[in-house]
Amino acid sequence: MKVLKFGGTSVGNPHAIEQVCDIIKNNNLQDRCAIIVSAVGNTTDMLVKCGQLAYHKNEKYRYFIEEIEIQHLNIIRALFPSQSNFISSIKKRLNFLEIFCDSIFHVMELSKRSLDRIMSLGELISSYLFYEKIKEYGFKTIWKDSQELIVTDERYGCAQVDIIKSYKKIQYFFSIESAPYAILPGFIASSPRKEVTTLGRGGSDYSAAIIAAALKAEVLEIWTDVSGIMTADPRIVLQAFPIENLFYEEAIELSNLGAKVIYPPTLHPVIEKQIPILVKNTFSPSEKGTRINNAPCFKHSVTGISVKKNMTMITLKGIGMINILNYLKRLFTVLSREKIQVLFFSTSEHSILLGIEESEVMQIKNSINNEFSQEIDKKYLFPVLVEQDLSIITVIGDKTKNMHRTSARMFITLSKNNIYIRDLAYNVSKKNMSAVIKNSDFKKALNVLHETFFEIPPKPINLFVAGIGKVGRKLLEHISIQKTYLIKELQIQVMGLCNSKTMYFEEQGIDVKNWKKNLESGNRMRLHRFIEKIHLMNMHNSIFIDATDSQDVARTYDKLFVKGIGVITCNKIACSSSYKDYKNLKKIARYFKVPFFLETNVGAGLPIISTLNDLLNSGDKIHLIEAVLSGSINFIFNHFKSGRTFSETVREAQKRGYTEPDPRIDLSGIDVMRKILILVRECGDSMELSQIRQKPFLPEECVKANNVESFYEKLSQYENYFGRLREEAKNKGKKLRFMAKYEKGNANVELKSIGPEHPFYQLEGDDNIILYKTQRYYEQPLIIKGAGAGAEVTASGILSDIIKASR
Ligand SMILES: NC(=O)C1=CN([C@@H]2O[C@H](COP(=O)(O)OP(=O)(O)OC[C@H]3O[C@@H](n4cnc5c(N)ncnc54)[C@H](O)[C@@H]3O)[C@@H](O)[C@H]2O)C=CC1
Ligand SMILES: N[C@@H](CC=O)C(=O)O
Repeated sequence: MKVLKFGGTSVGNPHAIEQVCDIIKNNNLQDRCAIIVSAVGNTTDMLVKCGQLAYHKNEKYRYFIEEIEIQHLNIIRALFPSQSNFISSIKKRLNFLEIFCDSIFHVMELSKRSLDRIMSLGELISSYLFYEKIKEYGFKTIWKDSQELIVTDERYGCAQVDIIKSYKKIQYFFSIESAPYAILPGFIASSPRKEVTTLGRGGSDYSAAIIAAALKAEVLEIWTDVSGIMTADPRIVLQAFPIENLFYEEAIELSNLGAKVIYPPTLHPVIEKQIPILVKNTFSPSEKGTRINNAPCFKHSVTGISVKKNMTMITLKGIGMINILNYLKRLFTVLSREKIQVLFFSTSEHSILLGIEESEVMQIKNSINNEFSQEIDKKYLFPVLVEQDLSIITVIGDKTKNMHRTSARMFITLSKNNIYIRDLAYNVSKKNMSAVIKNSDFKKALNVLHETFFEIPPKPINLFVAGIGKVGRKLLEHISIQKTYLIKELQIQVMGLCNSKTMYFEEQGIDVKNWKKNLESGNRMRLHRFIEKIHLMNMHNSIFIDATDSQDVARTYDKLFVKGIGVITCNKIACSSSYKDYKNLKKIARYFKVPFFLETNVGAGLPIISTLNDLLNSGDKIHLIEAVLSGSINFIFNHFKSGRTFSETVREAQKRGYTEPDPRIDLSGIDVMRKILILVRECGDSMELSQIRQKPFLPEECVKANNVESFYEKLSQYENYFGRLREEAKNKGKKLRFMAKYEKGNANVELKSIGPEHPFYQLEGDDNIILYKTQRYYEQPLIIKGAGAGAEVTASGILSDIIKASR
């Protein structure tokens, strides 16, 4: 014998009901089945609403009755095209509902007993409807009203089942009935006076559990709309997946602490009889689902993570606590008298911390203060302290011997992600570990803990991109083009965008293809607001992309790091400012364990910094760095041929996106000085920008121009000078290269003319080249060469850094 229970969504529409019929059809026909059915979709809520509106003299109850009727008749029309005569029996129940609500409306009385009668109609109708459909498949089936089998007391709304009587009735019924399929309404039962009663929260699960236990069923199958009990709430953790095997106790812990798929407290009868429970998805029946039993199986050390939001912490404390006799007993007597469920408990010599539902706080606070009023008056204790807006996040597992490791990982993960932990506690059974955190952190906490305990890289990344100029735009284009891989597979999402004018955010992720429209519709850009909003959104694995040339933006990194937000930057200002600031940023990022990647600071997308780091980390020593690090200057001198003016060539470089937003930063040598300085610092040398020797080739007057346009004007006044530089080199068979060098603690940049014997002579277009002469690469130095400027390659470099951060 099998017992199958189908929840409201499984019978919520004609398609779902057909799906359920298929599941039964595909069931092994030799199995006898008791099939328990919930009410269609949200019918129970609507029934309650009808009763309450009628009681409050609100005629709108008629509207809800009509809604219920329409919903059911639509299903009947779709499932039984030739209309069936059983429709009259359903109409009879709906007429009863109308008459019953009319009388509530007139007498203005709604007892719990009446409400149970109203609520019972949902399951009575749905099960009958379902019975008629299953009959069409040719199965020998009977319908049985559970009121005749499950006996309860008269606690309407949440009646207590008389297990012994109910078991007897169920066993008797199934012993005389031979039909292989029996359809029964869930949730409802009857009192000894034959009044309708209901079984409270999780009622249909409970009906199914009682029937399964009475019949010693081989399995209880709970069919729902998700593929089993998940490792975490899938609406919050996209990576959550179904747990294949759970022990009974774990399932109870998970559901008590927030998982809502089934309500195991009501499954107690089957757990007592050690009947396995299978949670399956009606809409994806081939998936394995979750099996709950106590059979040994392979499992992760952590089985699932759940959260209870809107919790209140109550602290009773005082140095006199230790001397108060039976204080724990007195406290728990108060809690039990007030029927308060304690979901978190932690104690020390001088204090007790209790986690309870927010709604219960006022009642219990006063009761505890009254109980301990004498001790409070004598100042042995403080009055109860209340902290609200908290969540309890619990990691559940059964590997007790690993629990200390689990708790350490939990603590490290939460603190690393800047999540304030109010308290941590083991559950008494040592099968779970709970942390009290702020409500505002619960989504982030759930995601980062899920990542730690269940996920293998890559981890999802939430991006905030500052600077949608040439580079930023290309980056969004790359993300949009590689959407399937980046967004769908790696789950790299852009959550915020800004340029110097506007900023735009979307919590569900921005459609990067429409970035322009979105940005135009955004709010006025204020840097501190942009940063504040990132903090406020509090997303896990947040990364700030700096694709600006702004000093102000570069100054925000430390504020991001301390909140657990990583930075990927192509803006060189931060790492080429004072050494103290550079060192500090590195230190803070390391301390908060957040990514701080700056590959594109030197050589755009070329792996110049990562190669240097790899050499140093593997123990190599740098003897010499020699490089051409300016893509724009290299392009300019490669393209400044006779017949072309120097200023035209610079304009061309700017147009192609090789120069800085202000080309003077390149031509004055500052850009290359910044780059070599960053390499020097990555080598561990504490150099300042002012210590780099330079021989500028750009006339002072051009550097000092008021703006970029007047710079170009000045430049054209120096055409002869630039022409002379070119001709002198050409006449000697040489080429002009703007070179950077670092050797023996000294760095310098200068324009040099080099001959064909030099490895940098054949350097095309906007290419960069870097030569590392190291202890290991001494005779044959390591050379990296390739396109070293332009939005395309820079955006690619940023994207590689993002993917690196996700690993
Ligand atoms: N173009 C290239 O080949 C490479 C550029 N880079 C760096 O990339 C950065 C961006 O370069 P481009 O895209 O060429 O410049 P761009 O001028 O085209 O874009 C800069 C963007 O930053 C925004 N911005 C400036 N100040 C801002 C502020 N305070 N707040 C918000 N947004 C602000 C601007 O509105 C603009 O959208 C620069 O730091 C540059 O050094 C790095 C490697 C190569
Ligand atoms: N302007 C730079 C590109 C960015 O670093 C260059 O010309 O190399």
